[in-house]
Amino acid sequence: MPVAAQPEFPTNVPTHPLLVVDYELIKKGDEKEINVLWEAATSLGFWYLKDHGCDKLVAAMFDMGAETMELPLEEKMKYEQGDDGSSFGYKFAGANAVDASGELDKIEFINIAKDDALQWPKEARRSYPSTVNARMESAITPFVNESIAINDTIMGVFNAKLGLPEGTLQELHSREEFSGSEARTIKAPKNLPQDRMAIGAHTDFGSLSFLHNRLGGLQVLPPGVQEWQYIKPIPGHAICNVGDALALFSGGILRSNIHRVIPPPGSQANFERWSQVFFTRPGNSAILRPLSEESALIAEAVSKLPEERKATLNPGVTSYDWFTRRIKNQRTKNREGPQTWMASRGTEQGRA
Ligand SMILES: O=C(O)CCC(=O)C(=O)O
Ligand SMILES: [Fe+2]
Repeated sequence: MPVAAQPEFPTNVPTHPLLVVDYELIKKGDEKEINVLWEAATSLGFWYLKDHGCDKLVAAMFDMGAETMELPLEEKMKYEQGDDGSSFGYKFAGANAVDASGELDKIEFINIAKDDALQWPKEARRSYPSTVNARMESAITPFVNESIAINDTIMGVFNAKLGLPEGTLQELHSREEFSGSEARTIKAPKNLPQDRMAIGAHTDFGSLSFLHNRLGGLQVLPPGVQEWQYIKPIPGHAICNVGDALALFSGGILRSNIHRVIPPPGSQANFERWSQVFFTRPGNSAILRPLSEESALIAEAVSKLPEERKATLNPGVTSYDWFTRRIKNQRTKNREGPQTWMASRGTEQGRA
C-alpha cells in the first residue's frame, strides 16, 4: 500500500501503556522475558510484541487488502460472510451492530480462513475474490504460517505457566483441524464522525490475536477503569491480546479484555485506517471449559471465583458453536432487538 505521510499519534489523549515483549527472547526461552509476557497476559491481556519479523508480510497483506477493497461492491458482495454465523469472506460496512441500540459498524474487512491459506490451491472452506487468490501464495499463506508459529510459541509459554501437560493448548489449536482461525484485513474510511464507533466494544472471540495497525483508534477499558484509553501504535510493534477462548481454558487466569475501535484521534482522522490481524482460535470440536482436570493451578483459580463468573467461564459449548453464536448475533440482518446484541456477547461481563 502506498503509505502517504501520516500525522503522529497525538500526545494529549488518554493512552494506556502496554508492556513490550521481545519475541526473539521468548523464542530463546529467556525467563525474564517470559515473565513479562505472563504479567501482561494475566493483567490487561494486551502487550506489544517486537522483533516478530513479520513487517514485510504485513505490508504485503495491506497491499492485498487495498486491492480487494478497491473492487466494486457488487464483486465483493459475491464473497460476503452471510448471516448464518460464518466469519470467512467479505464483510461490508454496516453488516454488524456496534452496540445494543443497533448502531451500525463503519468498517469493511476481508477474512481468510487459516484452512484455506494452508490448503491452497484446494478450496477448504470457501472461495475468495481474485485479489485474494492472486496473493495467496506470496503473502497470505506465509503470513498465516508466521502468525501461527508466533502464536504457537506464545501458547507454549502459557501452557507451561498454567501447569498443563505438555502440548495441551497446542493440541486444542492444531494446524490440521478446521477452526475459526483467520487472517483479517480491515479498512475504516477516513473522516468518520468522531462520536461514532468503527467497531463496537468486544472481547475477541478466539485465543490469541496478532494485530498490526498504523493509526490510533483502538481503545481498551482496563479493569477498574471507567474511561476508554487509546493504545498507541508503535512502528514495528504488533499488538497482541488474549481472547475469550484462552480466558475460558485458563479459568480466567489469562485475561480477555474489552476493546473497541473509534475514528483515529486528532489529524489522523483524515486518513483511512487499516489494520491487519491474525486470530488463532481453537479447533472447531474443542469444548470451551476451564482445563481444571488438566491443571491444579486452573482448578484452584476456578474454585475461588464467584458462582456467576464460574458459569460465564464454563459455557461447555464447542468452539464452533461459540463463534457461530457470536458472529450471527452481531449481524444487523438477524437483529430483533437489544437481546440480539446481548446474545452476541462473550466474557465482557456487562461492561459492553
Ligand atoms: O483495528 C484494530 O486496531 C482492532 C481490531 C479488532 O479489535 C478486531 O478486529 O477484533
Ligand atoms: Fe478485537
